[in-house]
Amino acid sequence: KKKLERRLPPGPKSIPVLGHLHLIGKNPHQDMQKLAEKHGPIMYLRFGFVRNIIVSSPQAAKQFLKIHDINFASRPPHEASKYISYDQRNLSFGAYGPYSRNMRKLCTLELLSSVKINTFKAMRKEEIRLLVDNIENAAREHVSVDLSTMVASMTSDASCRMIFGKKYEDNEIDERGFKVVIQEVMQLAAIQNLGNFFPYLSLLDLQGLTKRMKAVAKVFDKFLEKILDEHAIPKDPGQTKDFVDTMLDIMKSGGAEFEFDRTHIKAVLLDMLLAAVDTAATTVDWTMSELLKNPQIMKKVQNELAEVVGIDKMVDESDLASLEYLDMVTKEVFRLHPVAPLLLPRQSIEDCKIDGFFIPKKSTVMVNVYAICRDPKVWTDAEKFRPERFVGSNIDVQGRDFELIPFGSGRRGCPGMQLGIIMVRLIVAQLVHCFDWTLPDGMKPSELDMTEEFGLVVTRANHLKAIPSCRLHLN
Ligand code: HEM
Repeated sequence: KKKLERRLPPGPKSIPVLGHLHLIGKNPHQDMQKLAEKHGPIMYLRFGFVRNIIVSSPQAAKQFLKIHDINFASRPPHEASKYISYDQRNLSFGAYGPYSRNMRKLCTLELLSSVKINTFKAMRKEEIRLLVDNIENAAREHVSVDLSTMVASMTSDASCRMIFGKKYEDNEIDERGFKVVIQEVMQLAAIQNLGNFFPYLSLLDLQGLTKRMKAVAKVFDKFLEKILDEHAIPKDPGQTKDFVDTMLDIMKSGGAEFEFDRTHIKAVLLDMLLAAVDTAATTVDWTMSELLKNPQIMKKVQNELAEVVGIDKMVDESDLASLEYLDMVTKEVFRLHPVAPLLLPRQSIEDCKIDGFFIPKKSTVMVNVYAICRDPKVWTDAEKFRPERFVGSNIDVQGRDFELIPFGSGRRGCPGMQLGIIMVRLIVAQLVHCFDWTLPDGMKPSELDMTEEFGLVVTRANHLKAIPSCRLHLN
């Protein structure tokens, strides 16, 4: 009877030591999707010493993220966050407790609220204008542009201005350059680090990752200290306060009601930067890829823009609310290309029972959003890009409809969702309204490669290149 009560969810046969690690390759979300088709929506996989529960249906996701939300509100230990994010003092990998609760409340209210996001409206407009100007130059010369790089550069500049108050030139962090160092952090955070599965191995550093993490942590700490020092001089009352100003104000006022010093500020700043830079850019990249692959849908978006905005001016952020078809296109991209296909891992706080299965305390829970969003039992023509499926549907990405949760849900759902959605919709609207797009070298839409590369976010394996031509009749 006791054995039955402690019945783990089903899973494939494991091997000694590794458990199921050998079954997971370069694209874990796709490997887990295939395994779940065989073993069910609540599946057990062991990676070294770590017990993992893989969740692959909307009903099961609701159990973990809503009904038993508080028990799965923690995050597992994470080597990269330990070294780079000040012993997991960051928000995204912080264990659940008074610190993470308070820090999240502070970030939601002070940094990511609608009011705060609105204060950066003019800045977003400027940065998008620069992007459009650069593309216009290429359009005049009829040459192709590397859209992946250009959009990533724009979102990185906009994020830096919002968080730190200014853009950083490539040589300002160290000789490798700002973007290369950020990519190094993203890579270190995503790599299959054996130390995460065999804690004693982290001391031996067989993969050489600890050495790299310590080195990059040092570079970032120096950079963040410099930024905090630069913000020591108070701003004029009329000037927009960036995230650093806001956090320093809270630290100085002592109004945080929890331990909040320079280290906590640095951990959260780094978190915001990593969370903001690649997520929106990658979603824009996938949207433009799908639109280039489906020219009739691109045309429909352009027609809506011409009608709502007019062909004689650029899109304004206030137009977004009236762009219904664009909204459906964005939802469809979030469905087929969730940038965090396994969300961020959760950890169970106590032993628990779900659907008759025993979920032990300290299990890592991964919700396979990718599998849910491509499940033919949940979506008709699941693999097809068809924004029209949302006509007359109430399904949204806010975290209430468990068949579509690209931002997660519940206590640890994404607090930057509103900002992320604005950025994605605004950039796509502007790119599609200002330009017509064709693929280079006579490539047919059906030939566009859509291979994914797994990392902290799932990007295109190859950069997206396309030829712009100007569309607008600006006065
Ligand atoms: C298209 C844009 C974005 C997508 C798709 C996205 C997606 C996600 C996902 C899937 C999670 C994990 C949720 C979970 O475990 O349930 C997350 C967490 C998080 N996101 Fe985002 N995100 C985006 C933009 C942003 C932006 C712009 C910011 C802030 C500037 C941000 C800040 C965060 C933070 C701080 C967390 C950790 C929350 C916690 O652990 O409590 N995200 N995001």
